[in-house]
Amino acid sequence: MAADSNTILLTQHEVDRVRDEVRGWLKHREVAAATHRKPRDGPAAIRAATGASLLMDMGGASDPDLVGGSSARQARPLLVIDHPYAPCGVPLEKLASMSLADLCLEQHHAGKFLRVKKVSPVILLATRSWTMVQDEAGDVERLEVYVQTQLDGIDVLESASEFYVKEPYLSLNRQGETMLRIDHPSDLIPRWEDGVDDSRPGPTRTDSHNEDTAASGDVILTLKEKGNASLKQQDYRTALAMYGSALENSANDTTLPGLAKDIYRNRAQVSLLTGYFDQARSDALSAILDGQDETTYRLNGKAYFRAGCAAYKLGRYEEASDSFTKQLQLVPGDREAELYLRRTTARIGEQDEGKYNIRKLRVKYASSSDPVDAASYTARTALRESPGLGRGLFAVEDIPIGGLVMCEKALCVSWSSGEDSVSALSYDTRDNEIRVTPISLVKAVTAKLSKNPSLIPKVMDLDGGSPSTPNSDTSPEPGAENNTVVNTFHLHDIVTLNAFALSSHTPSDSEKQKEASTGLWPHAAYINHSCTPNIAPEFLGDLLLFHATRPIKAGEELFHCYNATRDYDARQAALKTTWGFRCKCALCIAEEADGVEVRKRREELVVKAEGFVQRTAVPARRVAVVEARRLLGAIEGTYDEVRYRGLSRAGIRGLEEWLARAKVN
Ligand SMILES: C[S@@+](CC[C@H](N)C(=O)[O-])C[C@H]1O[C@@H](n2cnc3c(N)ncnc32)[C@H](O)[C@@H]1O
Repeated sequence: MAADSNTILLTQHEVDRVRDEVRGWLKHREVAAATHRKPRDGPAAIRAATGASLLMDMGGASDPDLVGGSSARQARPLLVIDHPYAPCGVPLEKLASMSLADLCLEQHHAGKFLRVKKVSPVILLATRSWTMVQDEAGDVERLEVYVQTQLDGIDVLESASEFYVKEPYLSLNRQGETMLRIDHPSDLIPRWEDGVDDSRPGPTRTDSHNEDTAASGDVILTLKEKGNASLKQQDYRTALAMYGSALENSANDTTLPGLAKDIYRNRAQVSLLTGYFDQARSDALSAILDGQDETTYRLNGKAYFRAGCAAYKLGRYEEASDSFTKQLQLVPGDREAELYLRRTTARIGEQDEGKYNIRKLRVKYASSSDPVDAASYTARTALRESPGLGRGLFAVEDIPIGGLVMCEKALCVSWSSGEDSVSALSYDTRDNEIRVTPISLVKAVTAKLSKNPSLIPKVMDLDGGSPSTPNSDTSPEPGAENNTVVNTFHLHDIVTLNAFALSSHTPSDSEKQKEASTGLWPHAAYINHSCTPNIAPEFLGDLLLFHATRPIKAGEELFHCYNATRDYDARQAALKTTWGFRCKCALCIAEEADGVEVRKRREELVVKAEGFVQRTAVPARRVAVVEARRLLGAIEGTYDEVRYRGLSRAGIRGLEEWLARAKVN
């Protein structure tokens, strides 16, 4: 992320206060660990939660997690990263039921699950939401969901009235209250009133008390019709759940083979609309019917269209092209299929040969936050080991100055202008650092991966720093409720280390907005940093392009500049805090060798030169030109000739440009 996105608006006094508070809280939890949970006064807890919710609704209470900033606008939620743990990958049916009374503090109750119902309104905070829940014995406890609070645009705690909590973790929140803590979305399973659990794809059944045998064709038909009605009303969550339940029931029913195909075809449509592209693709292909009649051709054409659209959304353009071609064979002349096939062919040209109309894209998308319909082009680069820097990207052919090096469509972008754009201060107890985390981007990436497991390896392979979180590659056992388990701690680390800020892209944004526009481009994330880079980024909507800033030879490593702060010490500090390294590029080695005094003197002169350039218009009087030359000479004098041979001298650029303009005029 760029430097300005990493600005922590806390005074040293506030930083110290936050650190002390967090240390006290961790100590408190350490002391409480392994002790039995104290039962709550249920009615009083529910009353208090209801009161807190009312107060929140009336705007009378502030988010208790907010810290720092002299105004509410500057304050940000504090998120503490401590003791990362792995999500549960075991299906509910293999877990044993437990009750709230059996819980111990600061323990992950492995091999167990809780079934609870919601008994108070949900309180929505910036980085968590909570409610009171009750188990079958009537005990009441607080249930808190951290960061990943939403499921398909709805707060997960608001989405249902009953839940299963897998491998419950009872902890103390920063306010000192006991709570069941959920960090991984797959550890909380909403249970719906009608017995249909959760709407997420995967083997749908979750309730070990619900193990029914095959349902009759009528039941399946009813579920399908309920699904169709929900789709019509744009209630996609219910539609997915109904179709899921219908398919689950039809697995044992061979009497109506065409019915299951219809349901797959319909669910493919809902999955497309809700971003479950993996499922849309496989459902659409499962819907293909045998038969040589017009109706079968039409229905299969529809299924291939949905499979093609899903493949397109996943960036599998060859496959999309294949599906649209099959559709056109079945339904010749279909306008939509022809249009999509043309688009797909254009994407394949971009992907294979870098054929973009960049001028047109610039006109349309410079300073825009619209998503660009374009493919990624990475054929000129290869991922290899980079001595001392982990992995890096290398050029596989000579690239001239100004040439397109690569182009990548974002996996996710969180735009500053987005309503849900939130950045938090995350205090990582593993290294005691406080960083700005683009929470909305972490959420968006988690949601995308949770919906599309085929994208997980691409993101989870990225550098998560060290120490990384345990079992970061957890894959669920067969039969787990949802076929995706995302370790959100690991993802948080990956996004923190690999996201780019788009601040330079939106110069007109306010300071707070600027910080919030961030995105994840998984291929570009392998590019290492240098203060004297050979490539430079350009953002067009959510498309990230890199052009060569000097001629690049085949086999050369590609570098871009993560942080262009001129001041050596500030730059090194930012690189260390955000990415955990000190830069040892040729420029940094030269600047380090300059010593503090020379760096300070140069900085003073450069600041003076900046002021001069700002206030002195061209054409200028001779006396001003003389002054500019004198300043330039003084700055040049701070660069050691031998040490800086072949290196750029950022401090003189402004004056040189001014002098060039003064001469021309
Ligand atoms: C965005 S990743 C780049 C890809 C990474 N090298 C990998 O192996 O996946 C950023 C990380 O790469 C390493 N890195 C990048 N540039 C570096 C540099 N100039 N010096 C030392 N480490 C660097 C640091 O570990 C940093 O946290």
